[in-house]
Amino acid sequence: AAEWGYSPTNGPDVWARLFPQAGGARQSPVDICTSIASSDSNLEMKKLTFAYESQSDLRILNTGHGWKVEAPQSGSRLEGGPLGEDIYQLEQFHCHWGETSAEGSEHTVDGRAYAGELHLVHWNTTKYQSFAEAAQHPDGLAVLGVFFDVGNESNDEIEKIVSTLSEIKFKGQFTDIPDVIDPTTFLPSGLGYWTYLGSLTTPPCNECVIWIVYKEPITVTEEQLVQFRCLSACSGEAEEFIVKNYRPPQPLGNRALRECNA
Ligand SMILES: COc1ccc(N2C[C@H](O)c3cc(S(N)(=O)=O)sc3S2(=O)=O)cc1
Ligand SMILES: [Zn+2]
Repeated sequence: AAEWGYSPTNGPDVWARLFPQAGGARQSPVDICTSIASSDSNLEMKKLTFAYESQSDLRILNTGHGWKVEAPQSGSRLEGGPLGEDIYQLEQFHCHWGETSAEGSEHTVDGRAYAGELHLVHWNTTKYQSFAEAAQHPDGLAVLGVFFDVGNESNDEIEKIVSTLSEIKFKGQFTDIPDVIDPTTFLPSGLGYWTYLGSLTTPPCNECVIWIVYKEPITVTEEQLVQFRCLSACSGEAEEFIVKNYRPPQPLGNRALRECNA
């Protein structure tokens, strides 16, 4: 099948031809219209809690659509908030960016895009036996989204990712990150978030994600984003840089958008 991507001929506007779920009614990302977000009291009651381990030698790979760090963490736990009684476990994290820092995030806030967006992907280990199985169910995955703002201080944890990118320039290449990575450091200090039911933002666009998008961005530098854009979408010689890999907002439809000001 023709490879999907982000160009006019294989991008978000034509995904539904190859991946029917992409045309569904609970697709992601969405524009977060802050005026319709409802602060839901029982979200405040059940605090969203997370516990991650620090890991070294995590594998980072060039997927052809960006970089992805495989971080299966049996010891990690994400629970509470919109996740009911189930426990979700970290599986991987990756991010989305744009050609310039004026764009790049997948979710937007009142029409405003950020320079990028980090996704920490978790799966429901209470109900399902594997990640692949979880991805077939409406409550199978939980993804934490964190916006990137461009500033002067480089993000030390992101720098650990950036420092490996020269080794995975081409699609299919992977390497181990020597540094110790603690996923907690990717999260902003303010833990207020929006949450809604959505999907994977790339094909196959399974409608299996409980989205939790933090309100407060973290800061990265322009140089760090420039390094992301040096990854190649191809597996060799030809150079087609991954300069943008974000899907534009999809209709919220009649989905509830809830907020929690932790
Ligand atoms: C067939 O089931 C599948 C289930 C999951 C996946 N994945 C690859 C996707 O690119 C993808 C996109 C994610 S995002 N941008 O956080 O919404 S998370 C994720 S994935 O690693 O889970 C592939 C097939
Ligand atoms: Zn993503």
